[in-house]
Amino acid sequence: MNTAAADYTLGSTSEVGRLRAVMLHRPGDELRRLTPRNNDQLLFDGLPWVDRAQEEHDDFADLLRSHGVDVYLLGDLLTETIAHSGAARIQGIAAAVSARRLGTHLADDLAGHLRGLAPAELSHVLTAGMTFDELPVTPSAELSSLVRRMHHGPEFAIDPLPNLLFTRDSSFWIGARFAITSLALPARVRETSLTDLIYAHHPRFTGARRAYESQVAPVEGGDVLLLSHGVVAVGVGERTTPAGAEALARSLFDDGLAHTVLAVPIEQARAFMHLDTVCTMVDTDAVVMYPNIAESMEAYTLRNHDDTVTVSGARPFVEAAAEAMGIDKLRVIDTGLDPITAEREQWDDGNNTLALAPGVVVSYNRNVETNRRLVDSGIAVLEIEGRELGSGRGGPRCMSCPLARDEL
Ligand SMILES: NC(=[NH2+])NCCC[C@H](N)C(=O)O
Repeated sequence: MNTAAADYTLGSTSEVGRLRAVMLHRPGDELRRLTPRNNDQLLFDGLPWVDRAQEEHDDFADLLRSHGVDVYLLGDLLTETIAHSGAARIQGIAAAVSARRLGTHLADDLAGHLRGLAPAELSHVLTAGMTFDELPVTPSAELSSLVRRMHHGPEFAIDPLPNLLFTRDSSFWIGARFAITSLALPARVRETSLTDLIYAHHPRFTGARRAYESQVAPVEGGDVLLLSHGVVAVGVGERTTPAGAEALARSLFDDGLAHTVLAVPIEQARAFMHLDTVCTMVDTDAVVMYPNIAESMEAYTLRNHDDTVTVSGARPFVEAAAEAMGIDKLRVIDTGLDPITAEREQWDDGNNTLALAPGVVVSYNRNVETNRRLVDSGIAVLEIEGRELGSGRGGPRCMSCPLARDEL
């Protein structure tokens, strides 16, 4: 845990203000659960070499630290939260142990066992999951649980959460508040039970208030871009639904956290699962965008006037964004790539940059062409290795949840 008193306050009003604190998740044993039989369902396109992924992630974290960013690791926060709060322990267990899967008999047994674990052990189970083989050996349960008898040993009694790595999606900050999202796909739904615990019970977040409390419909953080003070873009596609975008917009309006929300339709396809896979901000007035869609990207504009919400029809995203942000033009860094190179680099998260400050971004080094064009446009690019990290389809932005950025 970072113990020194921080000289910044939690919260964020932009994508590019100087980054002061971030939450990452160092990938752990949950990645070792991936097999060729479950990787599709668990939203990985291959099986990462876990030790290497951890090294790459450590380098990412070190790069951020070397730029003055406080790095909080989700696994540590979770362990500290469980150590600190009995209620957190109970809540985390309740979200992980499913009577629907295990039956009440085995579920009660398992919950009882988990209540007795040390904080780090419980944190491990909540992230890496548990197989039937790993269930505690109690002779009575062996004899009396049909569920136990009929399940195969390597099946999951508690599912692992390999996509915790992508901390962007399970929570985000807007203004001085945090929002727990509502993840769309079964493989990720339980992630928010962990971010919820951390923000509710970890002493670092005491007093922090929530945004989007209702969580009525799917909204994922990778779809949410803080374009400028009061202006938010929300991708609508495979993950965030129209209902999610509207619910989020109305809630941000009610809380005075935004005055304009741009709902941006994106293709419902694996390669474009979030808005930040095709577009991220690299400067106060500039984005890097997947060139194959730059022309066609549109937005519906939701505005709040005196507590009345209006929705206006789709128009080019770049125009709608500039108008809402009150600038002449939103610069789209022209990567000028041919469609095939552009498609390859989009797949490898070339457009998924994390800004450390206006004009300074972190990017995967494999996106040679996109990075070169960014540099040519005056953007400083700090490169990291993502050979193994990238197999889950997420780049530096996906793998980070900014907890604090300086105001612009
Ligand atoms: N913000 C993002 N683009 N996150 C990437 C998430 C990747 C993850 N495997 C998923 O499919 O959900």
